[in-house]
Amino acid sequence: MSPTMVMTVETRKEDDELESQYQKGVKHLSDNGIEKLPNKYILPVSERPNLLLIKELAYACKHNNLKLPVIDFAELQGPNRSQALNSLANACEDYGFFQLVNHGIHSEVMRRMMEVSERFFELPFEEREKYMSSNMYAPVRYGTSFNQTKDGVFSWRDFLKLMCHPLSDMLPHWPSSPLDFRKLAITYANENKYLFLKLMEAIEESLGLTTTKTTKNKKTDDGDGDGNGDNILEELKDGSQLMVVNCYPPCPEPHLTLGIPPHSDYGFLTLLLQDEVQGLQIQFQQEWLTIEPIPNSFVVNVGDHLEIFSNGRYKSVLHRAIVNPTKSRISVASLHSVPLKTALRPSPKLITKANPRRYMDTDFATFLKYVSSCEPKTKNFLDSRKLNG
Ligand SMILES: O=C(O)CCC(=O)C(=O)O
Ligand SMILES: [Fe+2]
Repeated sequence: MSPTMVMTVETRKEDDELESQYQKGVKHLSDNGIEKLPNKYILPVSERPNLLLIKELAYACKHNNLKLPVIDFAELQGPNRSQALNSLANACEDYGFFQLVNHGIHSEVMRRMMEVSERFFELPFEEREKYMSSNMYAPVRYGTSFNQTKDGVFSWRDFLKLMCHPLSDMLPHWPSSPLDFRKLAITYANENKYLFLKLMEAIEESLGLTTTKTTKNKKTDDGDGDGNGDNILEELKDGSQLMVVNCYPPCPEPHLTLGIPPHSDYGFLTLLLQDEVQGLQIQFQQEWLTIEPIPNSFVVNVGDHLEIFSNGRYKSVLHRAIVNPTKSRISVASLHSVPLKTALRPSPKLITKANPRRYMDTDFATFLKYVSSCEPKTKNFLDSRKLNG
């Protein structure tokens, strides 16, 4: 063999070894004390977060933080409901995001979910690896980056995705370690679903699709006599629920990469639980703004399906996560929607002459086909559903 050929074979062997390390995820790299960001994670300059120096991270966080609208769930359930509904509508139209406080989920349920998630990622790699799968329909899926079979540049994130519906079918596949994982995650998932449904009642009302009779405090059809109220709440009760536990270990060069690239979420609403470490950024007026975590709150965002259902009135907004040189960060995103096979379309009541139908029908299978055929760096999927004119 000529010296160049030996070199090529050697280099290829090294490349393969490195690639297999990257497939194991960033927790694995971080646990092994990596000091320099491998090329695999370095984004082109135009896609990097604008944090040239680590010091600027602190500066950017301090000065660019966005105060998202805060929605008080207790207000939504009380005599000030109509005012709270207005704030909810404004938040979904202007930001596509809000922070939810006084939501009724006990702080212990949230704390335990975060804590058991941390313990899951502390397990030896061999234990976590058991749940690795590239099947998008798998009840449990452990992995790294955004789409690890497709991404050219990897993201600095590992994840555990848990399908939650129907729970009794999914549960036997969920991690059996840590021993209390299932118990804590079920409680959290059930309470999250209940809260989501309550929020969707409010969202429907804020869109003018239903009204509340304040005397009886009972939700009704909108009373226009057509008997054609949207049945979306019934669909959502039996709908899909995906819990994504994200782990962003400390990253040696956070200004060169991202924890999760810009994307929009596919469901109706995402309820995001996060620890006290900042990381989430949302796109607002062409800028990336960091969201300051409020203890015991949820960050809630409008997903693609709600944008479609509302015929474009509520916005599914691009967001991303930046990473940190010293702190590990955990977040748990709960994405809720209709059953996977159900087709989604704009609510007929929100299609008018002045605001004609803006999106074609879609379903989960179409979404999966789309994401597995491209690198979903932008909100292309939603754009692909838009009708012209
Ligand atoms: O970790 C975060 O703050 C964002 C997570 C997220 O956007 C997602 O899981 O879809
Ligand atoms: Fe997201």
